[in-house]
Amino acid sequence: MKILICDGMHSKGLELLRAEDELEVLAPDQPGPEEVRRLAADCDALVVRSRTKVTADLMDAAPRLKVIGRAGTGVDNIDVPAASARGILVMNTPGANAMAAAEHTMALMLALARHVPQATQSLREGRWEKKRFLGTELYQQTLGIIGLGKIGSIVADRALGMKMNVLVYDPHITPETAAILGAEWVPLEELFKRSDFITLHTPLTPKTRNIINRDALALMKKGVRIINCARGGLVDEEALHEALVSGHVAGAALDVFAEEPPKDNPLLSLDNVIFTPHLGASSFQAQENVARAIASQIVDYLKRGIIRNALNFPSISPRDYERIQPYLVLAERLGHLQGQLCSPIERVEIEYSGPELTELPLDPLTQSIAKGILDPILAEKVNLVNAPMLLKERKIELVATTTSETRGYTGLIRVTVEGKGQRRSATGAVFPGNEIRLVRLNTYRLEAELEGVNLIVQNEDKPGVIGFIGTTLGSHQVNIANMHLSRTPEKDRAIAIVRLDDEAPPEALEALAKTPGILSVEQVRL
Ligand SMILES: NC(=O)C1=CN([C@@H]2O[C@H](COP(=O)(O)OP(=O)(O)OC[C@H]3O[C@@H](n4cnc5c(N)ncnc54)[C@H](O)[C@@H]3O)[C@@H](O)[C@H]2O)C=CC1
Ligand SMILES: O=C(O)C(=O)COP(=O)(O)O
Repeated sequence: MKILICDGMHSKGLELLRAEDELEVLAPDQPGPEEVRRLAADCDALVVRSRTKVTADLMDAAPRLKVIGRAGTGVDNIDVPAASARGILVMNTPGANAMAAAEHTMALMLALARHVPQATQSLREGRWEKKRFLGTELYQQTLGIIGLGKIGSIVADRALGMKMNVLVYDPHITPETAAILGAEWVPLEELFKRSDFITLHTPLTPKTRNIINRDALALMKKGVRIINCARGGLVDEEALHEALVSGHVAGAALDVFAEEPPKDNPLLSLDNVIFTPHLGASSFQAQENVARAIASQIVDYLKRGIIRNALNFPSISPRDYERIQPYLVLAERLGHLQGQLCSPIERVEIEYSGPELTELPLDPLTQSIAKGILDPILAEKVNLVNAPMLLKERKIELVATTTSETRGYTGLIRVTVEGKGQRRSATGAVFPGNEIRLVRLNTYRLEAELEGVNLIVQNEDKPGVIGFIGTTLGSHQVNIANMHLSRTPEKDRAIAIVRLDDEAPPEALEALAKTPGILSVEQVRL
């Protein structure tokens, strides 16, 4: 497998990747978009920071791509929906650079308050301008934090340490959580009105784009100072420029820009703005952290299928991974069985029961079932990442529920499919030793292996049918590996699940189907 490092990587991360025999690591120096496209053509994984834009077009040029790793936090440079549609996993390293970004925010706030960059420049040019650079203290000033996640929380803590009053706005955080940190949760408008300093710490999403716009600026106190160490697109740069020129905003400290590197950006020529070139995550420690984290996450995924910190797939902790693994296989096989037995499928009902399953994350299992159902139907590549989206596209409704009933099993998955008036259900369990078994098919109780090629034959429960199945298959040179039998409680119908060494030819299936007493013959490959 090949991995392309697009935006450089700390040596500790490279060492981890290079230690893997099966991995070839390509780490060109600052490749341009064309070189990335060319090198990505036969790569299984990409690692990026904020410089490389991972578009749908780039993904199409890399048909083997399985995973995109963001050595950092923000993924706004990656087209995540396009990756999901192509079954490509996108993962980042949450928190691994939070300390660096939070400390950089504090550095920018202090430098802004005391004009450190402008004073440095003035002195360098031979002037001694004490009056010009009269600054403001942070002590007892009000800081408004928008976004109280990993970085925002560290900034709040440091600001409180400097005895600032801290207001926060974050729609996903409760006032109680903010209060535990020592901050006051306020609505966004109130934060704009009351803050002396405002700092941004949200991801860039359609909801947060231009969260600081003309209207927001108009609500702010005259003399407010703004720090943006999150994403350029959070601020309407034109409106900010006007407010800085008019003096309504006293100053701004920007680490990030709508376009990076900024081209002809008029903010760059203002005296009351200070800048850094997207350095928030650029500490030795943060770069080592993100590099180690993304390298081990990618190796875990490519080599062992373990998924951590994915944006388009639920995480499975290493602790849960071993326990969930056989259920993932069971879930996919049940889906696969039903996808072959029922067509077209309009609705899927999944029921999870048993004490073991209630402790495990169920979303990955649901996604495995969706994959199993679609695999035999679709020609395109179906995997755990794109299966839910493909199911929706085909208007197949999916409902998953859990029940506390154990039915004597530690973990049981029932997949019921409906379509064109048919309703069929298949239930599977994991037995000791991670043995996967089909324990119920519609009303039949069984203990069949869910593996390989199987014939599912329903018949009237009369003597001689099973013998006939054996001789018919034998006469077509098809060997039977094993057979599981069951019958309805009324004893009128029976089912045989016949595991074959190879697929039975159509003539054999026809011969069986025509036989009086045989009600249906279906062949499935699991
Ligand atoms: N300048 C740099 O080098 C760096 C920049 N960043 C940026 O900082 C951002 C924050 O990073 P973390 O704190 O690690 O992420 P996080 O996910 O821990 O926190 C983000 C917070 O924003 C909140 N949020 C979401 N929508 C919101 C809205 N509409 N209004 C207010 N709050 C909202 C969330 O509830 C969450 O608490 C990243 O998304 C990234 O864009 C991150 C690292 C380095
Ligand atoms: O992690 C993030 O979100 C960052 O913005 C850091 O960006 P970088 O890796 O320094 O290009």
